[in-house]
Amino acid sequence: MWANLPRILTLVVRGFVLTLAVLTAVVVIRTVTFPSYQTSPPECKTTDPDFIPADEERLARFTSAIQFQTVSYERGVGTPQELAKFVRFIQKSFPTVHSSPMVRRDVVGNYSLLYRVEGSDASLQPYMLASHLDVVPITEEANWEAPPFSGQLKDGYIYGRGTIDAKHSLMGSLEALEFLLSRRHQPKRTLYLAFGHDEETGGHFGAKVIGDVLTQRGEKIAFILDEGSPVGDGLAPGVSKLLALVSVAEKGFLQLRLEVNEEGGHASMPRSESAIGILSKAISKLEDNPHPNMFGTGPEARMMEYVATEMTLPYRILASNLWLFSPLVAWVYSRKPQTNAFARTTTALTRFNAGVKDNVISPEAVAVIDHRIHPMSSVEEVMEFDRKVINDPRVKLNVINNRPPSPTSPYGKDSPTYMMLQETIQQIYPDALVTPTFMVANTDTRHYLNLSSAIYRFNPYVMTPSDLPRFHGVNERISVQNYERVMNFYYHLIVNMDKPLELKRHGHEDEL
Ligand SMILES: CCCCCCCC/C=C\CCCCCCCC(=O)N[C@@H](Cc1ccccc1)C(=O)O
Ligand SMILES: [Zn+2]
Ligand SMILES: [Zn+2]
Repeated sequence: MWANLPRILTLVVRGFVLTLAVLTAVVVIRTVTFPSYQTSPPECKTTDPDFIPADEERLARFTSAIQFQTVSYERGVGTPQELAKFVRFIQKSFPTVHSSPMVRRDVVGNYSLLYRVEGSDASLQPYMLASHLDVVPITEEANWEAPPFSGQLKDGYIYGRGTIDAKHSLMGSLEALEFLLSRRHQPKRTLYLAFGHDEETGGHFGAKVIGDVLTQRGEKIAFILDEGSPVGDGLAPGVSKLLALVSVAEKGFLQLRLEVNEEGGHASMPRSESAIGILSKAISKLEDNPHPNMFGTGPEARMMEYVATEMTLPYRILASNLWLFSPLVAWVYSRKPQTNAFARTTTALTRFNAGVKDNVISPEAVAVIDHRIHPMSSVEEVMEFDRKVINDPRVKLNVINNRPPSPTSPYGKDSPTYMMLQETIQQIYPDALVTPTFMVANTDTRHYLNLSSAIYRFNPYVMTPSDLPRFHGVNERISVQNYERVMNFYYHLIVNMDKPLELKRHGHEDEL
């Protein structure tokens, strides 16, 4: 046996070296032969006479839109007077849209707006552009560089609540339609514009009712586009070009109220555990035990494939060889909040309430957890995981609200609507890569799921990592350049939707 040891060791080392050589060869071959999913941009249209400039008049309209304080606070608690004023403002600001015989406008659920622009070809399925009238509240007014409801123009940016979420797309799509109709253009394909008034609190009285109205009309929609992921500048690791993130799905959510009820009493005679202490332990267990990293099991893996050939070198190798490096990429993604959100079901502690007086032991402690569920997981799986982690029957888990992850809309060369969207994005951003992805937050589209199987969520403006906290945060703003891109994106989209949408498969073409 001992005599054979050198021989055995040599064989083991040889086997190891051979395996390494084969793996390296496969990795290199896959890296250099990995297919590109990017298409060259259509002819650039920056000199197009149809270009919509962000001139003084349009910027003034946008500024005014920001000044309406259409805040949604809680489910069913909003700002009805501001909404009513904003609706009147919209009517006054887009006279051609509101007087055109081609346009029917319905006010739905008191404040939400549903426009139908009649196309000349009734055989074509309509499509829908969606946004919302409401905004989230302000928390730290003092720290804003310009007042949050001023719409002030400062150093090339328009400041205020709603500038990126989502009055830009509401006003931008109406500007595009006004521009188009004032040129006496009738679209071929019927177009809906749908603007809910309570998206920020779940859309139960706005988008939900719009969805019901369209369902009652028996409407089937070829394609829906709502607010969503942006054109990222430096958002994705290893991607130096602009990356247009088209969300073809969205995470689910589960909002849980955690409650502990224990005996309270005088602070001079505390028991060993209190309601506050028990709940704190449960919460810290949840924060210390994140849900499993699922990177590579859902649509996020396709996102890597779409950009693999365009990535900087170490990332290009990783993304072309997810079969081997998926765990490493999963770890890289888990390191930053904005990428971690793509890797797993997230856990956010959003409320924590207990106690009424300094010398009273509170008999009750309550917390709210907001989970966003990875597309490959489920509401039930998340509940089960939390129960196991908390492992304490004194902590009651009550569901406030939940939604499973959405279905995935078609994408890639087999999907004419996705390709049309990609082409439109490239008209505005000729140098950008375009990739399917999923939304880490939620949109009104959850109320439109039965209207269409092609639902996309995309914001046609550029965002850098430092812009992300502006969402629902302080100093929300949009650059004038980005607002101009938004208007022109919708304009090109409406024009492009009049071209035939052909499904080129199996040697025949179907018109949608
Ligand atoms: C690897 C690439 C990294 C890219 C990072 C991209 C980061 C994503 C950027 C922006 C996402 C912004 C989302 C904008 C839409 C937000 C809409 C919204 O806030 N919706 C509410 C809806 C809701 C849900 C549940 C209850 C009430 C309301 C939300 O999701 O909270
Ligand atoms: Zn929004
Ligand atoms: Zn929002």
